[in-house]
Amino acid sequence: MPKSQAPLPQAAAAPAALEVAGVTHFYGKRKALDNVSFTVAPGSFTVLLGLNGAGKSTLFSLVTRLYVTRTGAIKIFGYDVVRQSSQALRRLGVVFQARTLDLELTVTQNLIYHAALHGIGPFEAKRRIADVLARAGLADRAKEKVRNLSGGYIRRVEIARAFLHHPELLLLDEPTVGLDIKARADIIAQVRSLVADAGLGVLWTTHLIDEIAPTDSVVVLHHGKVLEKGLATDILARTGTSDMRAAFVKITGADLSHGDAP
Ligand SMILES: Nc1ncnc2c1ncn2[C@@H]1O[C@H](COP(=O)(O)OP(=O)(O)OP(=O)(O)O)[C@@H](O)[C@H]1O
Repeated sequence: MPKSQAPLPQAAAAPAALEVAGVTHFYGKRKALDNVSFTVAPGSFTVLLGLNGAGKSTLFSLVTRLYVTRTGAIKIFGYDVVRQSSQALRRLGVVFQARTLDLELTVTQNLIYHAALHGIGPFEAKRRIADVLARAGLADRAKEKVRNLSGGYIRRVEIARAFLHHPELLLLDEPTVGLDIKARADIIAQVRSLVADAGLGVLWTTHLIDEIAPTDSVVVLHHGKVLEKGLATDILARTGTSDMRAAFVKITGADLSHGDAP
């Protein structure tokens, strides 16, 4: 073959921030996840949308290795969470649904403790804590006891803490549940700025449809199955709807009239 016609070398595809491939999970005989597959691109804000019982927390537990994946595979930047767990989990930051800060410690003390757990020395920890608190708009709360903070501020500290070891993928499980409208908006803005400024890949699980922006990637999980995935705008076009609430109803057939998903 003449040199000019030689095939170009294939560029290796960059791994997804998160790849969930064919994951099925049972609780006894109950199938909570059924052949679930989707990806989160690096630097993207991906919403895992599903009503209560859809399987969001189960998936969360499998990604964070609370449960072991038995069918299918989960990879973080190409590292399998079961077989290469330290490389995979090093790249992961997590904000759990339940509050996990020590209420009796100050904001800084909580963050120092977390930095030490990740092997970050005191000098570097101080620098990073100043950085994450500034990003979260919490610089003036550094010395405050967590007990004295509102629910919204506590969540912001948890997000700042999850970013302290500079993960490339951040998982948040229903992070705005129980917060008022202003606190919800602040938290969404905080995480969206981490995506824009730090190139973080985010998986944001929620049942709150109004948290979705047109440029977000969306995965619709319903009764353990992925029924739709793609950019929010593309989902609207495919379903012939003008808002995500109508799209969700069309995709899932769910009845939202009793206020399950505002
Ligand atoms: N430990 C468990 N044992 C048995 N069944 C469970 C367990 N945890 C969850 N399930 C069931 O698995 C299914 C998925 O639950 P999961 O908690 O993952 O959903 P979810 O989307 O996170 O909902 P929620 O927001 O209510 O937590 C549900 O039918 C639930 O009842």
